[in-house]
Amino acid sequence: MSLPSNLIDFLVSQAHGVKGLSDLGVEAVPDQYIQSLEHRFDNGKVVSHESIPVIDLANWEDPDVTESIFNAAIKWGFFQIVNHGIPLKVIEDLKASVHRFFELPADEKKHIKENSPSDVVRLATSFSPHAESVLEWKDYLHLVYASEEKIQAYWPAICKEQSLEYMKHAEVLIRRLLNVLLKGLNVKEMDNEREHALMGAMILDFNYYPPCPNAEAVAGVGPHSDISSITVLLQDDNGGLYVRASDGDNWIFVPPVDGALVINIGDVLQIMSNDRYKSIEHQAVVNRAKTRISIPIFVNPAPDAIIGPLPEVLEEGAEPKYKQVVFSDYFKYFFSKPHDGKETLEFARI
Ligand SMILES: O=C(O)CCC(=O)C(=O)O
Ligand SMILES: [Fe+2]
Repeated sequence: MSLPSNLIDFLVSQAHGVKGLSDLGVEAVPDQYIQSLEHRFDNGKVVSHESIPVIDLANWEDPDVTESIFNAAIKWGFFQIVNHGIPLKVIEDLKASVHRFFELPADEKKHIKENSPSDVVRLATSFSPHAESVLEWKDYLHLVYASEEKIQAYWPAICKEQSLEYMKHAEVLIRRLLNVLLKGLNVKEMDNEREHALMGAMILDFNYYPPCPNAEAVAGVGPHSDISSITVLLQDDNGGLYVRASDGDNWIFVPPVDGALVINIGDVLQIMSNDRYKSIEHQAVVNRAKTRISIPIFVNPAPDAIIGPLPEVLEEGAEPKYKQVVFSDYFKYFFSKPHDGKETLEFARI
């Protein structure tokens, strides 16, 4: 099998994505995917003496549970949760629908791509292909948790019901988690304004990483921090997610735990907490043999929300480390450049 002569046309216009490339069964991927040696993931940098905590949420009200969440947000910026209240069947149905979606013939995906308003549904490949010099080995579907009317009109039928069911459960969990995290910042409760700034917009992403013949030389998702307030990530049992270790140099593997969700603090909550909570760098690697999927919910501020350190965290006389920024400006900045570690935060730093 040979590679398509016009790669971007094949990937984007014809909506084959990397799934289409992978299906060609080529022995080597196009050069555009090959990372320079210094940017490649180095297995020698994976440490096993650290791991992110797994927190059991069966007893939400238990002060020990709350304490573990605060500590995880401060120390790790990442934790897994079990007994989170989302039924296993809802999770399994969602994962199956992600596979079904990407297994649709390219012309059906093309039809969806061309007939969906981009503020509701966006099918894409890599991260920001126009801004990247090296492409990422990933296709994704971006589903905005918009009004019921828009969801009904535009979310693809093949995954609509499963996605909506998952989001309805996840929304309850997200509100609870944010309320706990706010308590750790001396905020009594999430009023309407805070809700607008923390969870005013939510996006459900389906990440699809097909098998890659050059798995060691490509990136699934390069090192980055999320710009969300928090991200709720469901990963399958293949594994591929690595989080920056506390030494700032090595990486920690996030092992798939059956039925668990991975929670991470995003830039918005690092900014609002004036660096008390950490938005930690992470990346996803791909593998040779299997398709891996992951399903993040990016819990974002509403586009017009103004983000800055909360008055409650500055009460004790702390100097603000960030200025006030409009979230839509931050969002645009993030997508205007390739994945680049934690550099995005600099946009808001004083
Ligand atoms: O695939 C993963 O495990 C992580 C994906 C991720 O970090 C992202 O989509 O922001
Ligand atoms: Fe991420």
